[in-house]
Amino acid sequence: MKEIKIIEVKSEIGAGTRGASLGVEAMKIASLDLKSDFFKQYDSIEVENVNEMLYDGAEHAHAKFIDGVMIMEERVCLEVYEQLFDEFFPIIMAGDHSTAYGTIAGIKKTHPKKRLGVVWIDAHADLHSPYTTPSGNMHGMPLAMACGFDNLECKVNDPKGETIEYWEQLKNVGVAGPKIYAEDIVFISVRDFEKPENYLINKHNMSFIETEDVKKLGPVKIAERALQMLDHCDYIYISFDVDSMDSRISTGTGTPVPNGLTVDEAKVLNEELAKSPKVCAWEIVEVNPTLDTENRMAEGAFEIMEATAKAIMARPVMAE
Ligand SMILES: NC(=[NH2+])NCCC[C@H](N)C(=O)O
Ligand SMILES: [Mn+2]
Repeated sequence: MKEIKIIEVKSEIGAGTRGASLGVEAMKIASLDLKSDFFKQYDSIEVENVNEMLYDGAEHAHAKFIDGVMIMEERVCLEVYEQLFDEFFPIIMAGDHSTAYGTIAGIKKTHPKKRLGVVWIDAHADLHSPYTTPSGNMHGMPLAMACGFDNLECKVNDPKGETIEYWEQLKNVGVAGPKIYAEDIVFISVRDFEKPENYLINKHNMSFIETEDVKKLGPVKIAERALQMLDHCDYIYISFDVDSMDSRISTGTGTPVPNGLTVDEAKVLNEELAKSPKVCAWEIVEVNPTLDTENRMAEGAFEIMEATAKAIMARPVMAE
């Protein structure tokens, strides 16, 4: 059994809508309302954020607050690295999804020679670069950073030199160059992407599991299938964006999309995935209580996190 360490990352500069930095606290309130001792059970540590940059307005049109995102990726990378080094299992509670790249970089820094697989449970593919982003929001870019994709073939923007300098630096956080292969990503419930992302998905023949498949086969079978797809990987990271859940449920998130998972499907899916001893870190992102009613999103998210943590604690230790 490995001890869990909670890493709190209350950063929201990568999102276009304000409020995702409050998601962590909203989930703590949910734990109290649901009478859980989760936050007493596990220690947590907070990564300092740079949200005050928001007061200055965005300078980089095609990569908003990329200078701040750079700082956050470095910080998250180091914290994840340290916790893994100390043999903890990190559960990362983050704000916007951009910092998931810091987590990936931290895992890669810990195991530079190992092959890292990613299960990306999300409504979005988050594969944009400053050259292709429709919004300039950096929470749409973490997987492009991790794969080292510029996607110039689909270039629609002309980012300025300083933006490109930061983008180049970003790709080298933790260890130099790409952290993962596109073929080592399994997308689950991704259903809202732009053309440039589609291009990459087809070019690299990336793995997809649709919401419909989850409903048809059930989350247990789907988890099994996803793990099988990553059988050749040494470690697996799970990134759970709450907008993977249906927009009727995910009322408290910045970019809701219809045709998503239910809380129950997401819960069982994450639990089953987390049972694999290869899974070395789990992350939950994009809870935004300012958009919500009666903290429903955070309550659903908390339930999923608690069930996943239980599954992690119950599993046998992986032989190194
Ligand atoms: N992690 C997220 N919620 N990402 C949403 C990204 C939405 C859109 N593809 C964009 O780049 O602006
Ligand atoms: Mn996302």
